[in-house]
Amino acid sequence: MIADAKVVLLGAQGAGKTSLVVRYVHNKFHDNQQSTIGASFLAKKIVVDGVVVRLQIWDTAGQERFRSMAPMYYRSAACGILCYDITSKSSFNAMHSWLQELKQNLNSDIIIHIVGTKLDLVREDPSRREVPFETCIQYAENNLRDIEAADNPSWTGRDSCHEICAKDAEGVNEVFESITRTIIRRRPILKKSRRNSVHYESDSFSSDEDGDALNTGTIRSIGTVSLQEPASKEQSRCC
Ligand SMILES: Nc1nc2c(ncn2[C@@H]2O[C@H](COP(=O)(O)OP(=O)(O)OP(=O)(O)O)[C@@H](O)[C@H]2O)c(=O)[nH]1
Repeated sequence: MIADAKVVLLGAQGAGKTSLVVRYVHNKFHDNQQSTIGASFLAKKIVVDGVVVRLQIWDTAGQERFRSMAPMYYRSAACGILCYDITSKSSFNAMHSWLQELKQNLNSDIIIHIVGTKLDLVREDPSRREVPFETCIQYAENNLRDIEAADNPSWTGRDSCHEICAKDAEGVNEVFESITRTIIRRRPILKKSRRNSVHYESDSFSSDEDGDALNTGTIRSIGTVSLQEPASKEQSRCC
């Protein structure tokens, strides 16, 4: 049995959501990643502790004009990934309204992780950092404890915070591995489908070596998702 779990990425325009997902699913990075229109959908199978989970990853647009569409994408999500750019305090501040919205509209068992992006920029020039990691952890302590510690008393804010670099892939797999572990912990039935062999991660089922998406969803109109082969090798996008 393969369990499906819906994961949605939310955050300010340019925070690095698409780059994170494209690095994870296709193992690629684009210096001039185009801004997402509406949302895009990618999927990837992951095996954690012998349990197979197919992550259905919804990458939403950060542009304000698409904000009203967001509920369509986060509905029934098992996990929300809130992204901010560690060189942009405003992108960190922008996360709060997304968090409030998720808490108001989704079940209390929603898993929320916070991902600071573009670690390479700070490595090159530490003065560019506008959000200390400790600030993120404190934010998580203050705002996620109610949902994250409910079934895990040893939870600390650090457990839900990540800093990554999509450009060189640092920390990217760990984000999805960590999320999947929590999904499995919260859905004990998944453990019954445990495989004998243990893999860190399976191959993507949505992409082959050349990045040709096989099971990548393209939203052709609002509310309609089709599983189809896209025309180009680029990531499918909403239109
Ligand atoms: N140096 C560096 N640039 C990055 C990194 N991640 C993303 N970027 C760049 O930041 C810009 C925005 O990245 P996107 O992934 O499109 O951001 P987004 O949050 O999906 O943006 P919207 O689709 O507009 O919401 C692009 O030019 C990326 O190349 C990173 O790890 N390092």
